[in-house]
Amino acid sequence: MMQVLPIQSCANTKKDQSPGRLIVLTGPSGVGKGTLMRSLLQRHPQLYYSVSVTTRSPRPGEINGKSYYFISRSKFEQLIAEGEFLEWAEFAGNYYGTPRETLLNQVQSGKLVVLEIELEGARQIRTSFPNALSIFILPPSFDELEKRIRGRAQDSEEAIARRLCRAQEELKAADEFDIKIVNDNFETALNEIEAALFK
Ligand SMILES: Nc1ncnc2c1ncn2[C@@H]1O[C@H](COP(=O)(O)OP(=O)(O)OP(=O)(O)O)[C@@H](O)[C@H]1O
Ligand SMILES: Nc1nc2c(ncn2[C@@H]2O[C@H](COP(=O)(O)O)[C@@H](O)[C@H]2O)c(=O)[nH]1
Repeated sequence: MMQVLPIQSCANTKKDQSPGRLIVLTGPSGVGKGTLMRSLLQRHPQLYYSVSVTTRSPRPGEINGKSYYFISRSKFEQLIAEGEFLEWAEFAGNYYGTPRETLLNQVQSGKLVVLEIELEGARQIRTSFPNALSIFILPPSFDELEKRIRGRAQDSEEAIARRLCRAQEELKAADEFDIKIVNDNFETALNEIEAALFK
Protein backbone atom coordinates (compact mmCIF):
# COMPACT_ATOMS: atom_id res chain seq x y z
CA MET A 1 0.00 0.00 0.00
CA MET A 2 1.44 3.37 -0.98
CA GLN A 3 1.88 6.05 1.64
CA VAL A 4 -0.24 9.05 0.73
CA LEU A 5 0.01 12.48 2.30
CA PRO A 6 -3.31 14.14 3.06
CA ILE A 7 -3.57 17.43 1.21
CA GLN A 8 -4.30 19.25 4.46
CA SER A 9 -0.90 18.19 5.78
CA CYS A 10 0.96 19.71 2.80
CA ALA A 11 2.11 22.98 4.31
CA ASN A 12 1.05 25.99 2.28
CA THR A 13 4.07 28.26 2.13
CA LYS A 14 2.27 31.41 0.96
CA LYS A 15 0.09 32.77 3.76
CA ASP A 16 -2.54 34.41 1.56
CA GLN A 17 -3.10 31.36 -0.64
CA SER A 18 -6.12 29.20 0.08
CA PRO A 19 -5.45 25.48 -0.44
CA GLY A 20 -6.73 23.98 -3.66
CA ARG A 21 -9.27 21.26 -4.04
CA LEU A 22 -9.44 17.87 -5.63
CA ILE A 23 -12.41 16.96 -7.86
CA VAL A 24 -12.87 13.36 -8.99
CA LEU A 25 -15.00 12.50 -12.02
CA THR A 26 -15.90 8.81 -12.33
CA GLY A 27 -18.40 6.72 -14.28
CA PRO A 28 -18.53 3.71 -16.58
CA SER A 29 -16.47 3.59 -19.73
CA GLY A 30 -18.26 5.36 -22.59
CA VAL A 31 -20.56 7.46 -20.42
CA GLY A 32 -18.93 10.65 -21.70
CA LYS A 33 -16.51 11.62 -18.90
CA GLY A 34 -13.69 12.53 -21.26
CA THR A 35 -15.95 14.58 -23.53
CA LEU A 36 -17.43 16.42 -20.53
CA MET A 37 -13.95 16.99 -19.13
CA ARG A 38 -12.65 18.48 -22.38
CA SER A 39 -15.56 20.94 -22.53
CA LEU A 40 -15.10 21.81 -18.87
CA LEU A 41 -11.41 22.57 -19.41
CA GLN A 42 -12.16 24.69 -22.46
CA ARG A 43 -14.70 26.74 -20.54
CA HIS A 44 -12.58 27.01 -17.38
CA PRO A 45 -8.89 27.19 -18.22
CA GLN A 46 -8.09 27.87 -14.55
CA LEU A 47 -8.78 24.19 -13.80
CA TYR A 48 -5.78 21.88 -13.66
CA TYR A 49 -6.30 18.50 -15.34
CA SER A 50 -4.14 15.71 -14.01
CA VAL A 51 -2.77 13.75 -16.98
CA SER A 52 -2.73 10.05 -16.09
CA VAL A 53 -0.17 7.38 -16.85
CA THR A 54 -1.32 4.22 -18.64
CA THR A 55 -0.07 1.02 -20.21
CA ARG A 56 -2.91 1.11 -22.78
CA SER A 57 -1.87 1.69 -26.40
CA PRO A 58 -2.62 5.17 -27.72
CA ARG A 59 -5.83 5.53 -29.75
CA PRO A 60 -5.69 7.45 -33.01
CA GLY A 61 -5.33 11.15 -32.23
CA GLU A 62 -4.17 10.67 -28.64
CA ILE A 63 -1.04 12.61 -27.77
CA ASN A 64 1.59 11.39 -25.32
CA GLY A 65 1.77 13.82 -22.39
CA LYS A 66 -1.61 15.37 -23.20
CA SER A 67 -4.12 12.52 -23.35
CA TYR A 68 -2.00 10.22 -21.19
CA TYR A 69 1.62 9.37 -20.55
CA PHE A 70 1.87 6.03 -22.39
CA ILE A 71 4.40 3.66 -20.82
CA SER A 72 5.20 -0.08 -20.66
CA ARG A 73 3.87 -2.43 -17.98
CA SER A 74 7.34 -2.95 -16.53
CA LYS A 75 7.92 0.81 -16.24
CA PHE A 76 4.49 1.23 -14.62
CA GLU A 77 5.29 -1.50 -12.09
CA GLN A 78 8.58 0.23 -11.32
CA LEU A 79 6.72 3.51 -10.68
CA ILE A 80 4.28 1.69 -8.36
CA ALA A 81 7.22 0.32 -6.38
CA GLU A 82 8.75 3.80 -6.18
CA GLY A 83 5.50 5.23 -4.78
CA GLU A 84 5.06 7.62 -7.70
CA PHE A 85 1.28 7.23 -7.89
CA LEU A 86 -1.34 8.90 -5.74
CA GLU A 87 -3.68 6.11 -6.83
CA TRP A 88 -3.55 3.42 -9.47
CA ALA A 89 -5.72 0.56 -10.71
CA GLU A 90 -5.93 -2.13 -13.35
CA PHE A 91 -8.85 -1.58 -15.72
CA ALA A 92 -9.85 -3.84 -18.61
CA GLY A 93 -6.36 -5.33 -18.84
CA ASN A 94 -4.30 -2.15 -18.50
CA TYR A 95 -2.79 -0.10 -15.67
CA TYR A 96 -3.85 3.48 -15.05
CA GLY A 97 -2.43 5.84 -12.42
CA THR A 98 -2.31 9.43 -11.21
CA PRO A 99 1.18 10.90 -10.81
CA ARG A 100 1.59 12.09 -7.25
CA GLU A 101 4.04 14.97 -7.26
CA THR A 102 2.68 17.35 -9.89
CA LEU A 103 -0.84 16.99 -8.57
CA LEU A 104 0.11 17.75 -4.96
CA ASN A 105 2.10 20.79 -6.12
CA GLN A 106 -0.91 22.09 -8.02
CA VAL A 107 -3.25 21.61 -5.07
CA GLN A 108 -0.75 23.29 -2.74
CA SER A 109 -0.56 26.27 -5.05
CA GLY A 110 -4.32 26.72 -4.69
CA LYS A 111 -5.57 25.13 -7.91
CA LEU A 112 -8.83 23.29 -8.45
CA VAL A 113 -7.49 19.96 -9.70
CA VAL A 114 -9.70 17.59 -11.69
CA LEU A 115 -9.17 13.85 -12.11
CA GLU A 116 -11.05 11.59 -14.52
CA ILE A 117 -10.56 8.09 -13.15
CA GLU A 118 -12.29 4.73 -12.69
CA LEU A 119 -13.98 3.41 -9.55
CA GLU A 120 -11.08 1.72 -7.71
CA GLY A 121 -8.91 4.81 -8.10
CA ALA A 122 -11.76 7.04 -6.94
CA ARG A 123 -12.10 4.90 -3.82
CA GLN A 124 -8.38 5.25 -3.09
CA ILE A 125 -8.62 9.03 -3.48
CA ARG A 126 -11.65 9.15 -1.16
CA THR A 127 -9.70 7.28 1.53
CA SER A 128 -6.64 9.48 1.22
CA PHE A 129 -8.45 12.78 0.61
CA PRO A 130 -11.80 12.80 2.40
CA ASN A 131 -12.35 16.42 1.38
CA ALA A 132 -12.20 15.67 -2.34
CA LEU A 133 -15.48 16.24 -4.18
CA SER A 134 -16.52 13.06 -5.97
CA ILE A 135 -18.89 13.09 -8.95
CA PHE A 136 -20.33 10.00 -10.62
CA ILE A 137 -21.55 10.27 -14.21
CA LEU A 138 -24.43 7.95 -15.13
CA PRO A 139 -25.73 7.02 -18.59
CA PRO A 140 -29.44 7.51 -19.32
CA SER A 141 -29.63 3.72 -19.85
CA PHE A 142 -27.32 0.72 -20.28
CA ASP A 143 -28.31 0.41 -23.94
CA GLU A 144 -27.27 4.01 -24.54
CA LEU A 145 -23.95 3.32 -22.79
CA GLU A 146 -23.25 0.41 -25.13
CA LYS A 147 -24.25 2.55 -28.11
CA ARG A 148 -21.78 5.25 -27.07
CA ILE A 149 -18.87 2.83 -26.56
CA ARG A 150 -19.56 1.24 -29.95
CA GLY A 151 -20.19 4.62 -31.59
CA ARG A 152 -16.78 5.82 -30.43
CA ALA A 153 -15.31 3.02 -32.56
CA GLN A 154 -12.01 2.98 -30.64
CA ASP A 155 -12.06 -0.39 -28.90
CA SER A 156 -11.88 -4.01 -30.00
CA GLU A 157 -14.90 -6.29 -29.47
CA GLU A 158 -13.04 -7.91 -26.56
CA ALA A 159 -12.27 -4.55 -24.96
CA ILE A 160 -15.91 -3.46 -25.37
CA ALA A 161 -17.11 -6.64 -23.64
CA ARG A 162 -14.68 -6.11 -20.75
CA ARG A 163 -15.68 -2.48 -20.38
CA LEU A 164 -19.41 -3.25 -20.41
CA CYS A 165 -18.94 -6.01 -17.86
CA ARG A 166 -17.01 -3.63 -15.62
CA ALA A 167 -19.65 -0.92 -16.19
CA GLN A 168 -22.28 -3.11 -14.53
CA GLU A 169 -20.16 -3.25 -11.37
CA GLU A 170 -19.28 0.45 -11.48
CA LEU A 171 -22.92 1.53 -11.79
CA LYS A 172 -23.73 -0.28 -8.54
CA ALA A 173 -21.29 2.03 -6.74
CA ALA A 174 -22.86 5.33 -7.84
CA ASP A 175 -24.35 5.98 -4.38
CA GLU A 176 -20.85 6.13 -2.86
CA PHE A 177 -20.30 9.47 -4.58
CA ASP A 178 -21.10 12.99 -3.35
CA ILE A 179 -22.97 13.91 -6.52
CA LYS A 180 -24.60 11.85 -9.30
CA ILE A 181 -25.18 13.38 -12.72
CA VAL A 182 -26.95 11.72 -15.65
CA ASN A 183 -25.24 12.51 -18.94
CA ASP A 184 -28.31 12.42 -21.16
CA ASN A 185 -28.41 15.92 -22.59
CA PHE A 186 -24.74 16.89 -22.80
CA GLU A 187 -25.19 20.60 -22.08
CA THR A 188 -27.37 19.91 -19.04
CA ALA A 189 -24.81 17.48 -17.62
CA LEU A 190 -22.01 20.00 -18.17
CA ASN A 191 -24.00 22.73 -16.43
CA GLU A 192 -24.61 20.41 -13.49
CA ILE A 193 -20.90 19.68 -13.14
CA GLU A 194 -20.14 23.41 -13.29
CA ALA A 195 -22.73 24.06 -10.59
CA ALA A 196 -21.10 21.44 -8.36
CA LEU A 197 -17.63 22.90 -8.89
CA PHE A 198 -18.33 26.61 -8.66
CA LYS A 199 -21.36 26.96 -6.42
N1 LIG B 1 -24.63 13.41 -23.75
C1 LIG B 1 -24.19 12.66 -24.75
N2 LIG B 1 -25.05 12.22 -25.69
C2 LIG B 1 -24.63 11.44 -26.71
N3 LIG B 1 -23.34 11.03 -26.89
C3 LIG B 1 -22.44 11.44 -25.97
C4 LIG B 1 -22.81 12.26 -24.86
N4 LIG B 1 -21.71 12.50 -24.12
C5 LIG B 1 -20.69 11.85 -24.74
N5 LIG B 1 -21.12 11.22 -25.85
C6 LIG B 1 -20.33 10.37 -26.78
O1 LIG B 1 -20.11 9.14 -26.14
C7 LIG B 1 -18.85 8.57 -26.58
C8 LIG B 1 -18.03 8.19 -25.35
O2 LIG B 1 -17.62 9.38 -24.70
P1 LIG B 1 -16.23 9.47 -23.92
O3 LIG B 1 -15.14 8.89 -24.73
O4 LIG B 1 -16.10 10.88 -23.46
O5 LIG B 1 -16.55 8.50 -22.69
P2 LIG B 1 -15.67 8.18 -21.40
O6 LIG B 1 -16.58 8.08 -20.27
O7 LIG B 1 -14.55 9.17 -21.29
O8 LIG B 1 -15.09 6.76 -21.76
P3 LIG B 1 -13.74 6.07 -21.20
O9 LIG B 1 -13.87 6.00 -19.73
O10 LIG B 1 -13.75 4.73 -21.84
O11 LIG B 1 -12.58 6.90 -21.64
C9 LIG B 1 -18.20 9.63 -27.45
O12 LIG B 1 -18.39 9.28 -28.81
C10 LIG B 1 -18.94 10.92 -27.10
O13 LIG B 1 -18.98 11.84 -28.18
N1 LIG C 1 -7.71 4.68 -11.50
C1 LIG C 1 -7.47 5.41 -12.59
N2 LIG C 1 -8.30 5.33 -13.65
C2 LIG C 1 -8.01 6.09 -14.72
C3 LIG C 1 -6.91 6.95 -14.77
N3 LIG C 1 -6.89 7.57 -15.96
C4 LIG C 1 -7.96 7.13 -16.64
N4 LIG C 1 -8.65 6.24 -15.90
C5 LIG C 1 -9.89 5.54 -16.23
O1 LIG C 1 -9.62 4.35 -16.95
C6 LIG C 1 -10.76 3.98 -17.69
C7 LIG C 1 -10.39 3.63 -19.11
O2 LIG C 1 -9.88 4.76 -19.78
P1 LIG C 1 -9.65 4.74 -21.38
O3 LIG C 1 -8.99 6.06 -21.69
O4 LIG C 1 -8.80 3.54 -21.67
O5 LIG C 1 -11.01 4.61 -22.00
C8 LIG C 1 -11.72 5.19 -17.63
O6 LIG C 1 -12.72 4.89 -16.67
C9 LIG C 1 -10.84 6.30 -17.15
O7 LIG C 1 -11.56 7.27 -16.41
C10 LIG C 1 -6.06 7.01 -13.62
O8 LIG C 1 -5.07 7.74 -13.56
N5 LIG C 1 -6.38 6.23 -12.56
